Amino acid sequence: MTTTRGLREGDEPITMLTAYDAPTAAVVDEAGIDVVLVGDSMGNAVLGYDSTLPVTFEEVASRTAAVARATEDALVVADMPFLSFGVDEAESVRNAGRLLKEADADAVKIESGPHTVETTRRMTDIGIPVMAHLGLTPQHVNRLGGYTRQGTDQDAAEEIVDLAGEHVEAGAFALVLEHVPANLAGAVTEALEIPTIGIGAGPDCDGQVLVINDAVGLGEWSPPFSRQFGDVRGEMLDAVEAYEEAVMSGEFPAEEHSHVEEELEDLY
Ligand SMILES: Nc1nc(=O)c2c([nH]1)NC[C@@H]1CN(c3ccc(C(=O)N[C@@H](CCC(=O)O)C(=O)O)cc3)CN21
Ligand SMILES: CC(C)C(=O)C(=O)O
Ligand SMILES: [Mg+2]
Repeated sequence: MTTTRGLREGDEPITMLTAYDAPTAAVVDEAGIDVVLVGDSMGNAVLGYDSTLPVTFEEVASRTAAVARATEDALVVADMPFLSFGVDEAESVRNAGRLLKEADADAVKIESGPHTVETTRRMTDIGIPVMAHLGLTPQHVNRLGGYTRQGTDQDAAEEIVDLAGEHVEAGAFALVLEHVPANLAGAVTEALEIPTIGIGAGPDCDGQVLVINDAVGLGEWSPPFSRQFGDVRGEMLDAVEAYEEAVMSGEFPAEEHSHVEEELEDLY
């Protein structure tokens, strides 16, 4: 089993993918992925919203429980959704704890900022492992004005380096770096004793993460930094069209899918 302590044991890169349901988590786990993230990207990826902001605590908890039931080896990380942390310290810690206690997560992830240092410390202190997240933090889209690359000037880059250090000091066990220059991600990775996991952050992080829909080619859109390693949408469309044609032609269900009960011969 992957543990938060053992995450940076070897020289091999850490692999992380999102999953939002049991069958997908089972595939991700079987493939040997180290960390399965129940991302608030479920807002876009499976719930049909155009941002992550509407995603609720209950949605993340329910999906995390489903993923945890289907995962044997990977570390299960629940992504704390907008307003489930950051409003009130005690509520934040309680919500994080509930994701471990009721949804069987192994750790939580929080979109980080100056306001999450103490929250990270409180959670870590009572035994909730925290994965920090810096760079592009999609819950801040209204403040940032879009899903743009972050840390692109000297001041912004230094702010990310400083915040990364503060979150390590507060006890974070890993750090996601999203949509930042590769050289900044490399420098942060070099400076920290905890693993960095990049998305749109170049090759010099300790690991990589993608949204499962983007990685397998399930969505109609994916961000510029992702790659489609398959065409699941195409496969699914082929299967659904084949089913539709088989029903329309009367070819399905066939004899082997049906049962005639001899006892019922006098039905009418
Ligand atoms: N399917 C999916 N994959 C993701 O990686 C993802 C989500 N959903 N939802 C939450 C966030 C949103 N993310 C995004 C969304 C858009 C861009 C993007 O298109 N960036 C462009 C244009 C930015 C702009 O001008 O607004 C870029 O060139 O940076 C990047 C990351 C990453 N996350
Ligand atoms: C892309 C990852 C890091 C994430 O936060 C999510 O999937 O919600
Ligand atoms: Mg997220």
